Amino acid sequence: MSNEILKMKNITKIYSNGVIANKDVTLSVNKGEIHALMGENGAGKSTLMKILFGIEGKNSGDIYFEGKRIEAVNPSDMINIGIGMVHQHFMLVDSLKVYENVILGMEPRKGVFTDTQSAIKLVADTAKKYNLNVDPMAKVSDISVGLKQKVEILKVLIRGAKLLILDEPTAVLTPQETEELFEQLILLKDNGHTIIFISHKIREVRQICDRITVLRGGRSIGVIPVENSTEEEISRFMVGRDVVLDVDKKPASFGEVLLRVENLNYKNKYGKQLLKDVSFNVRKGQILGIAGVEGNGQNEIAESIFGFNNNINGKITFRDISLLDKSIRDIRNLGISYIPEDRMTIGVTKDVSIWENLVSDSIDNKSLKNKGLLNIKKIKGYARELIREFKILCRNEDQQVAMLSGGNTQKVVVAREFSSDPNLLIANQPTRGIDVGANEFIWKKIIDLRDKGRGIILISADLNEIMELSDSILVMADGEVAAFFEDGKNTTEYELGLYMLGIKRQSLEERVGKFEKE
Ligand SMILES: Nc1ncnc2c1ncn2[C@@H]1O[C@H](COP(=O)(O)OP(=O)(O)OP(=O)(O)O)[C@@H](O)[C@H]1O
Repeated sequence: MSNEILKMKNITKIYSNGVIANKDVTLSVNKGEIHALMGENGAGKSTLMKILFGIEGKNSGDIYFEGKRIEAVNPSDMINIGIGMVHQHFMLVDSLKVYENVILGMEPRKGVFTDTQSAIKLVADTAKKYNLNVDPMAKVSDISVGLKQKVEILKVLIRGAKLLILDEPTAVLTPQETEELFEQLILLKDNGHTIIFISHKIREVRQICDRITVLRGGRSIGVIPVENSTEEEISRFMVGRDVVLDVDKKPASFGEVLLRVENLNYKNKYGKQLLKDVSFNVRKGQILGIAGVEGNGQNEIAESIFGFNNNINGKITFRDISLLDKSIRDIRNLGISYIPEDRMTIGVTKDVSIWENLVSDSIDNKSLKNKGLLNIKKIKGYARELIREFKILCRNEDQQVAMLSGGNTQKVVVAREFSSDPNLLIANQPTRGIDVGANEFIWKKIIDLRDKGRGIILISADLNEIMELSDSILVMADGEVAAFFEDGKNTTEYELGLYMLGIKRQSLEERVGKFEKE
């Protein structure tokens, strides 16, 4: 008897603008396996999963689940038949408790009221069964990112998911949390669950998955068993060429201080202190990596430098000019660029064209003007150059950004921010959701910028990225600097994880002494 739990057969999806996102794609997943879905940005992975989960319709093809042909019409029908999706952006209500989030919409009843005790017990029992250590009574706003992910997994398990789709689940986790997640996934697998694992991280796929289906240009080009295949073979299969993600970097040569952040304190509009006495410098020719679990102040540092935050105490100076009283436009004009973490809300304007997004920060650029007016022909030519250089997969520069895949949207932001040739680049999760080929390209761009004597702040939850690129490393925990390594080689991914989780912390003398030396 076949062990196949899911078969997607000859799936074709053509979006309304004519883009063929899936062409005759076949995906076969066995019961009890962890099956990776890989491929370059725009290869069609999200589209295929959206079709399976009933978010997008297909033009043709058939889907079989547990031997029966199914019509995926909407997510709630899919949940009812046993398919659950854990999205990359968590969908939890922060103000509610863990158990309330888990049972939302399926509350056990006692008469007309929710049976609170049964609900808590159900959540606690399910958490125990799958070794998902979460406190049902904790408020979601108070728990870590790693725990939030567990709550999301619990939500789908409690609804009876037999097949779980995980979309880049390790993107925001520390190495320790990733290891824990992997142990939980193995436990799920041992319990007979099946997992589809979408990821760009070949190392992790090799660690946890049984087989890989690779999509390229909207087609399924093959299935690889993970056993006995090397990282190089997998990347070659995906990209069609060898990709070396080992960085070849000249020794750093730091110049004068470009940016000084001194005793930065920041409270959000609810009065919560998100930055406490944060101090550091960035020099010419330096990549300063800032590591931290999401929500520990890294975003607030970036946003404070770039003029998004009021309510700041402390000093931020760029070449001795205070940035605190400057507008975002003034800050850009000083030569500071920003790749924001949240590409969808801050990074791009989704409902306008690629070219408009690419030049949105260059309206003061004289070379794009003719007698003071924007020269659209020139601008579009310039946009086409960036599309080519950054390999943005699109029909042409007039296409709306909303129609791009996640990774290609990120490339639009990255292309725009590099194109201004900044003196200081703040890159917040620059390669999140980006495929190996584009990752290699962006890393090279960052290193080239540093070698031209510019300063870079690299904020990343990916510790491999921090370790590979950074000359110096700062670790944030709970809004404070938990550690600083002037020479990033003096630490390990594992040790950084301990600082990120608040298990270890350097003393003030240990940290301050280092960057005060000039
Ligand atoms: N809503 C949409 N309308 C039109 N085209 C779309 C839409 N969503 C995606 N596409 C196009 O479909 C193709 C496949 O995109 P999809 O998001 O499935 O890729 P992906 O493999 O998930 O990429 P990534 O790794 O970047 O997330 C791309 O060419 C993309 O531009």
